[in-house]
Amino acid sequence: MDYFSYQQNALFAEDCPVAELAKKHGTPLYIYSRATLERHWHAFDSAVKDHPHLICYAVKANSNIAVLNVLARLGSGFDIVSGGELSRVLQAGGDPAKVVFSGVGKTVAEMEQALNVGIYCFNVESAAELEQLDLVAGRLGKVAPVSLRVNPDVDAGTHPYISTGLKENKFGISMDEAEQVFARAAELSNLEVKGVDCHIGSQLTEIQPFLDAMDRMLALIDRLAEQGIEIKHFDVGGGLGVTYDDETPPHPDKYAAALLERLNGRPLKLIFEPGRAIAANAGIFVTQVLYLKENSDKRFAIVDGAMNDLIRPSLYSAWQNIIAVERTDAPTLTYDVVGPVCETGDFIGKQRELAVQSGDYLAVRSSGAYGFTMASNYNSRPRAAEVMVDKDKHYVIRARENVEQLWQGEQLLP
Ligand SMILES: Cc1ncc(COP(=O)(O)O)c(C=O)c1O
Ligand SMILES: N[C@@H](CCCC[NH3+])C(=O)O
Repeated sequence: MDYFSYQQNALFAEDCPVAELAKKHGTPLYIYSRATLERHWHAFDSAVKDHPHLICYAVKANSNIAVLNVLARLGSGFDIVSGGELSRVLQAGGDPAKVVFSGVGKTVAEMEQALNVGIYCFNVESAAELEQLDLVAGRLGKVAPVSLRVNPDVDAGTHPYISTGLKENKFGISMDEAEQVFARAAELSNLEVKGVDCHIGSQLTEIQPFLDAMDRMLALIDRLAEQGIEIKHFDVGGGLGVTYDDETPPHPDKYAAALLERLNGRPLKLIFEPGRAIAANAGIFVTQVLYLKENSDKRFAIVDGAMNDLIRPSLYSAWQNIIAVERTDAPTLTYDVVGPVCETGDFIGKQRELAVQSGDYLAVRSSGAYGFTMASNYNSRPRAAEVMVDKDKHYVIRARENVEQLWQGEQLLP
């Protein structure tokens, strides 16, 4: 399978009537492709071949219940970071026995919730969390399955805000401390040590940092074995990048083959936590041009979608391709594509060549991951609707918020 047939959004390959959907459901609008989500999930699952493994889709990338349900029906596991995400997985029909729970700040209530439904494993991120989990499990009369997230101190070569595996990052337990914390975990009676976990960052476009991290983790696993601590699984985290512009991240086949080669026949079960690689290029964000304007020598296309709907450009200066949905006779000019929010940082793209006029629809590609899940109601803007295309049908999987929903739960003083 070549890279592009793997990461190409079926919405374009299958002639999805984007303008028609935008007219019908209004904009801004998220549109996802079921076929693409499934293809990406299978790309990971089949890449690992018959080596024991579990694909735990990272729910934070796109947590719509319908998206989770499509993956649950394939037999996917899930990587969660909150009780809210766990509830979504269960609501979507996901199997709790295939859930791994990551995150540096799990609360007691979240630990209880996860223990009560019987998740596969807690990815514990500190010695303090380990002690807390042991207490909570003991109180419930349960044994908590744990893996320790170890921070391998490797440079993932990605944006500093989405790099997680350097020793100055807040994530995981440092290499120096790891053996000691594992020894403590083995000693605590309400915990069962299952695995080693590491996640070094997101949008990685090279395999080498994954291999560097894996080498360190395998060496740690060998040292633990000498101490009589048997590790059953290795969770490699997520982080495989996608093509937004001209990046050429490896296909999951290549990535998995490199990891399996490094594993060198060890019978360790592998857990993968891909989020972006499954969801990003399975979705687009559609917005309508409201006005065109010029300020001194700059041209702006003011659109009805904004940073509250899609924050990646504002937050990380992320580049996502913006294309006109329909061809027009308008001249091709260079625009900053900006939203209505009162922030200078509210832009979706800068210096884009577009042939557009007021009323035209623009599609922002690669928006299926970290799009809707990072949306907010800033400037009291209702969140966009989400639609899923399934062959020649489409379904509204989340209705646009209405304004009354914006103040739900708020109260006037007596
Ligand atoms: C622990 C963990 N697992 C998985 C992911 C998913 O990452 P990605 O979407 O880059 O695959 C993240 C986010 O970076 C994460 O923090
Ligand atoms: N939200 C980030 C990725 C963060 C990954 C979460 N650990 C992005 O849009 O690129």
